[in-house]
Amino acid sequence: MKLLVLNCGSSSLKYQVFNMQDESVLASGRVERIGMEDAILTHEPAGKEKIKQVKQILEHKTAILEVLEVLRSKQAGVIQDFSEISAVGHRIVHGGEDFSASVLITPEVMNTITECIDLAPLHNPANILGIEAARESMPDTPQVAVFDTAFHQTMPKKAFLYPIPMQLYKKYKVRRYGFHGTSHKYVSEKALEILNIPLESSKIISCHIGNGGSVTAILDGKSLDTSMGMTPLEGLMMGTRSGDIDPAAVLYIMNKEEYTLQDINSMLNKHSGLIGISGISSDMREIEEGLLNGNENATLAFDMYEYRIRKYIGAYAAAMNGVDVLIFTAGVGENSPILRKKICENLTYLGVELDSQANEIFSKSARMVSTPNSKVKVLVIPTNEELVIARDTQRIVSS
Ligand SMILES: Nc1ncnc2c1ncn2[C@@H]1O[C@H](COP(=O)(O)OP(=O)(O)O)[C@@H](O)[C@H]1O
Ligand SMILES: CC(=O)OP(=O)(O)O
Ligand SMILES: [Mg+2]
Repeated sequence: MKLLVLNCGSSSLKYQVFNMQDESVLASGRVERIGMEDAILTHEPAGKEKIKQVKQILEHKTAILEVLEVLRSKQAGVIQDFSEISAVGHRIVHGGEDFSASVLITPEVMNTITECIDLAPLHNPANILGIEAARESMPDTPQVAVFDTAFHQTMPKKAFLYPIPMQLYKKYKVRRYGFHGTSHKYVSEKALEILNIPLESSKIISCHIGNGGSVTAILDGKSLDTSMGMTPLEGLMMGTRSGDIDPAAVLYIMNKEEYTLQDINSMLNKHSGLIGISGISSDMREIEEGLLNGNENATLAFDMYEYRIRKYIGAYAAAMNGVDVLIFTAGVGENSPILRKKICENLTYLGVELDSQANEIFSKSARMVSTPNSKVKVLVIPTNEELVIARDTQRIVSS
């Protein structure tokens, strides 16, 4: 069975084609920097040469069409016809309170995903475009939705409710949902496997740091708390998102600048975070370059970004009365030794001891970056949201 998985992130589209007989990857790739003049499409077909194209890709729809094209292309394609694809698995960022597991996409499921657009304005529209594009090219192929929010449905009320009048939760489901669940689940299970720790007695803090970022406290294998909230805006400072901010500051700014709801939404989601503070870029690679060159704004952006991650780690150690395992994953978490170093050197009070040499090694494999004596084991685990999505998709279409 060949499966196509589409993972539309806020700034990227990742995809993989799997042969589920042995879970081998026939092709994988990504379109990065969607929305910029110099977006990058990287396509890696198994046994063929890797392709890299830099071109203007302003929206997710264009990105998806480019991917569907390259999958069937002469030199780099891995299928001749879409009929070879048995099912398509989609990452869906917001599923509200309705989904604690993956589902086959039906018109009702589409309605719920559409209703959740307000709650994930950078993501659900891209996810819907992915479903529509796949449906246009493969009208008879089953499609499955795998939700970022599902893993966090185990959060207790004390973690998922906001301290506002209760009727707002009852009336509108205003609550914290959490995101990147597929990734937090995958890397936490992988960590337990590597360390040979039983699921039932483990305290893990998982840091998914990509363009969007979230930290999750995982107690005995279940999400206890996570930094993102009702929308993927709460929590950490991100590439373009503010993360935590006093709600009164938002009201104040709206009043002073005469902002509409759309203006303020756009300001907080698209023009804040690394780009808002540095004025340089939302891409951590460019922030790090600025940091190394002594650029003041880039240095400030980096320091704030790191500090806010570290504060969440401290909070979640408190929430679980300790931590055994600290995981770094996603674009920045996997590829930024300097960020991991800055975070870990201020966590010695918890018993974190980073192995500075191991930390500098770049690798696509999961690895330990703490010293043998470190009380808290620190791991870098490349996430694989696509594999989790493929497994769920296979399970659902086979049943
Ligand atoms: N070598 C690297 N060093 C530092 N940051 C990197 C590196 N490679 C990628 N990144 C960061 O990873 C981010 C993308 O992470 P990713 O998890 O793919 O994001 P998303 O899924 O939210 O689009 C980029 O914005 C970039 O800042
Ligand atoms: C939920 C979210 O922020 O996703 P991403 O990191 O892929 O943008
Ligand atoms: Mg992502």
